[in-house]
Amino acid sequence: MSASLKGLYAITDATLLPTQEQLLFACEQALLGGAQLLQYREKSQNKRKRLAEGRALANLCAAYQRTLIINDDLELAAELGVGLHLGQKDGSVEQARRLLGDQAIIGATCHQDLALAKRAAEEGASYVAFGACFPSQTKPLASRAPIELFQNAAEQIHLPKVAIGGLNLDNSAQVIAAGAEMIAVVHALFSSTDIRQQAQAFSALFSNPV
Ligand SMILES: Cc1ncc(COP(=O)(O)OP(=O)(O)O)c(N)n1
Ligand SMILES: Cc1nc(C(=O)O)sc1CCOP(=O)(O)O
Repeated sequence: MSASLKGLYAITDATLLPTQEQLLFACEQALLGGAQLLQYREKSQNKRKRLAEGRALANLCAAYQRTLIINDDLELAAELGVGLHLGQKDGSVEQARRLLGDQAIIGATCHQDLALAKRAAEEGASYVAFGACFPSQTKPLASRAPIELFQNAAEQIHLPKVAIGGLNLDNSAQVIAAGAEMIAVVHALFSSTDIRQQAQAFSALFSNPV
């Protein structure tokens, strides 16, 4: 299934979505609202939980013809036949590409470093992620990336650029205008009382640039 690497990228959070029922409901709302990619980000070491939730989300994404991305865990991504996001300490993009194959969506955290992004591109990444663009409630200690980075990256990195960290409906438009093809969001999406409507509002930023 070919994925659109432009638009809203929804990322789950176990604090906001503690049960599988809440996780599935919230993610379906995000997909109905137009999220193009869905990342399962579950930091617990509970393998059984991760497999069960990952499988349920993979089925959900398949039903909506969207792509699931697993954070950090190559083994789980391979088992489910879905995409993968790797941080700088989570293993190499090259190895993941070899295991997951040509068609898999593989993303890489590049913080605020264009050299990391160039390397990820050479190793076969599908997208590069820069952040944190703004202070993040989900990851308060994340290092910050300046918005101008997206302008500089456009000339040098020929892959979709994902912006992450503290993004909300008030600050995302400027990051999109600077060149980010995707906006990755946890808190401003999954803490909403109407996730579907919130996802629609984020998605609309891509069709109605301000
Ligand atoms: C789209 C996207 N960008 C960056 C990250 C952060 O990944 P990582 O550096 O592996 O940190 P943790 O998510 O593991 O805390 C991401 N998950 N997704
Ligand atoms: C998982 C993650 N990685 C980041 C980075 O900068 O690499 S910021 C972040 C958290 C994003 O959540 P929120 O939308 O709630 O700020």
